[in-house]
Amino acid sequence: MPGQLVLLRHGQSQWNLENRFTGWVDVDLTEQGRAEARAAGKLLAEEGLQFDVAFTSLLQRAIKTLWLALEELQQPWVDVERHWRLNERHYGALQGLDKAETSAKHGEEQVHIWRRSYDIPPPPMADDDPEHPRFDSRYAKLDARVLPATESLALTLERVLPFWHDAIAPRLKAGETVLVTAHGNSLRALVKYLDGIAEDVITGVNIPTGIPQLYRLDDQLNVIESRYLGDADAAKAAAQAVADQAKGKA
Ligand SMILES: O=C(O)[C@@H](CO)OP(=O)(O)O
Repeated sequence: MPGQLVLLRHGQSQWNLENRFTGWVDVDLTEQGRAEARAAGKLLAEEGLQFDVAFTSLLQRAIKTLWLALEELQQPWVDVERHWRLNERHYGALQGLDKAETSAKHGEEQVHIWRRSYDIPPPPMADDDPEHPRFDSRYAKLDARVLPATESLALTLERVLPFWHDAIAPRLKAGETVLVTAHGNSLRALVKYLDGIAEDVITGVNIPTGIPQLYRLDDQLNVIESRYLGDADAAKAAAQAVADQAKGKA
């Protein structure tokens, strides 16, 4: 029998709080984000989940969310693998900008295209921008050609999928219980793939911070069912709040 999969977006980050496009910028969790991570751990404990392995990105908001959830679960010894392929979608030249101000400047429709269209990436970051990932030592061992200067959701899925197939799927097929702690858009990419969501429907999907989503899968890793743990209405409201982040300032 295949194992169970939990997807968990990190808790509120400093730039979630400030409503800024984040992408690959390595901002920390806020105090509320840490509380969300602990609350996620509590929900996982209530569900009686015992994890065999956990995967996360190379960004501290996801790594620390995982630590706090595992601590709350009293499973701090679980094997953890960090990988750049689970990083957030690279937001190109938008990284650091205020979402509502960007909507006021470019229009909500354009910002919705940048945030949620399937295959239109935001404008790229300049190659010589000091924030470009090729200047970041954590990616130094990678071929610089794989490092993005911007990404659409389609490009994000393209780089998440090899890690899914090589690292995550085999563990699930072996019957293990797997926790993936990552980001709003790297998880949207994975959810699109797992749930077979159409390109024009994924634009309406938003993932709330710090609420675990539990998947039951069959032998071929087809989804039997998935649900957010805890209060379903709260998860819905939190997803809507994410959708509304780029509403222009009145
Ligand atoms: O800023 C980002 O990197 C993401 C996730 O926080 O934002 P959005 O929901 O606008 O895609």
